[in-house]
Amino acid sequence: MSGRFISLEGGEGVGKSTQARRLAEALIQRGVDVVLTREPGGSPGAEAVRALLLEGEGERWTPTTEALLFAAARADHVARTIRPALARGATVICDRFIDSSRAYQGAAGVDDAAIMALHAIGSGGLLPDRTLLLSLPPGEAAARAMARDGGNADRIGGRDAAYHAKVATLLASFARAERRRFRFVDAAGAEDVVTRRLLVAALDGTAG
Ligand SMILES: Nc1ncnc2c1ncn2[C@@H]1O[C@H](COP(=O)(O)OP(=O)(O)OP(=O)(O)O)[C@@H](O)[C@H]1O
Ligand SMILES: Cc1cn([C@H]2C[C@H](O)[C@@H](COP(=O)(O)O)O2)c(=O)[nH]c1=O
Repeated sequence: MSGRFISLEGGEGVGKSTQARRLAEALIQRGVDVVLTREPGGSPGAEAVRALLLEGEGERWTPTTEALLFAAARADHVARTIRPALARGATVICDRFIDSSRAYQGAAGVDDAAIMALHAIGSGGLLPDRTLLLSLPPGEAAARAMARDGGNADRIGGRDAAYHAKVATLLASFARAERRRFRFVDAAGAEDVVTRRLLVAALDGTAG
């Protein structure tokens, strides 16, 4: 039996973690076996790599090293958490996945083909069945992130507005190129309203 794999993507502060949790709760209420996880992280080894990636000086890693570390963390997460959950038929909800590497490391100059080659080596090229791309005007997302962190962003979140604009452009281009996998979801409005939009988009094309 193989479960369903759903990822949430989007820029900083759009509400992915909030909505990943809410979506998991909504599906659990419907009797679905759900594994809620995140990247970077989601397994003990990958959580250790998360600290290396998100803490320290801005220039701690070169863009290529950063891409390798994300791919290594993902390989452990996929092998130890995601594939076992899918194999038992669970629905996996993942707060960020490969498209974050394509967008963030891509915006830092790493070639998309190289990122996908690392993903093929590390994780067998696993792709989500559905990727929900949350979109929000940049000012609104920045205000949410500021209210949450008070300006103490992590090593990558703290990069400048031009970098984050590039990330958003790349994510939107991936969604336009892969319409079967992606759904654009408006992340504006009250949390419960956004969750309802996500549920529809997550289940669209399935019997559930
Ligand atoms: N629909 C909403 N309306 C208002 N505030 C929200 C909404 N959804 C989330 N928030 C708040 O916005 C902040 C950012 O949300 P969250 O941490 O879920 O975003 P994120 O996309 O996971 O961010 P990041 O990628 O930076 O970790 C949090 O303080 C959260 O409580
Ligand atoms: C998976 C992944 C993440 N990133 C970046 C994106 C964010 O700035 C941080 C993660 O922080 P969050 O609060 O958990 O969203 O890491 C990245 O650059 N590449 C990736 O593959």
